[in-house]
Amino acid sequence: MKIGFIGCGNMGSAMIGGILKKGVFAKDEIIVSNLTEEGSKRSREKLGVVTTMDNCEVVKNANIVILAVKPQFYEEVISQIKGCLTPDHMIVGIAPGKTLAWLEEKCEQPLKVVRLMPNTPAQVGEGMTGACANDRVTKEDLDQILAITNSFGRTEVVPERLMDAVGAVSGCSPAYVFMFIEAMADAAVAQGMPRKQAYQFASQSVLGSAKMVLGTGMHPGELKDMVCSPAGTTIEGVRTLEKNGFRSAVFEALQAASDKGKQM
Ligand SMILES: NC(=O)C1=CN([C@@H]2O[C@H](COP(=O)(O)OP(=O)(O)OC[C@H]3O[C@@H](n4cnc5c(N)ncnc54)[C@H](O)[C@@H]3O)[C@@H](O)[C@H]2O)C=CC1
Ligand SMILES: O=C(O)[C@@H]1CCC=N1
Repeated sequence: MKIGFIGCGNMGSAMIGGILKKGVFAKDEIIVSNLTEEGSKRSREKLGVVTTMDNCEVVKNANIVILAVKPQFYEEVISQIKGCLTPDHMIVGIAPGKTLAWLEEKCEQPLKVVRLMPNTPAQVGEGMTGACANDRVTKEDLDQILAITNSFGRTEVVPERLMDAVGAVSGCSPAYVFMFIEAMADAAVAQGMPRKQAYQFASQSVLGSAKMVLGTGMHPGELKDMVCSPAGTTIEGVRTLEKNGFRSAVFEALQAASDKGKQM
């Protein structure tokens, strides 16, 4: 086994899906732990990986150990595994607020520590991950981590001080985008469009718009201007969004998410 996941819920299984699809690791090189036998059964059936209910087993069988539990369980999990860790292990935190220094301190030994902030679009191979690492992580180690994160989307290595910003702009933002899609679809349904069709129109428009930003390198404002015909329909919507504080609402939401990360 080469890579281990402690916890295999939404994020763990999304990451493993990408890893398997791109063949970065084979099924028998991935070990995951779950709290319950039911969870283990789900991981085996859905992903085909090796499972255990003993978190130390994960550490003993993998040199890269991803802590894929909710932040409030980090301390408990680290206290269970710290006795099994060796200097060869790479510990990977994916929770907001759990800094490199905090992870190293809780593990009570000098270790290779990586912080990742992935997002759920990893499930469909379109994830965005921010990454940073401590000084013990070599270029080779980091390349190995990037091969993993790139298997389920894009990755940017950032200074650790940006990890709360990353958490907001890509870790949390899918939730806000889903709310935006839902709201647009609701409006189309209100005008008589069937619900399923409304989701397709709204989602494909978000997907295409995102691809235009990434693919053209053009400023989002310029792309917006291309849609707004003089005296047309779009600019009326722009006026209404501005009147209702759309940009400010988004700005404040990301600021709140980032601030929360700093407190955790
Ligand atoms: N869901 C998301 O969009 C993102 C989540 N994250 C981070 O990923 C981590 C995991 O989040 P999710 O996958 O969403 O949570 P989740 O609740 O879906 O999965 C966590 C899993 O860990 C298991 N678990 C809990 N305690 C355990 C223990 N002591 N030993 C072994 N397994 C245990 C749970 O049964 C569950 O299956 C969190 O730290 C979260 O902040 C990071 C970026 C995005
Ligand atoms: O809500 C959370 O705290 C996690 C981290 C980023 C996305 N979900």
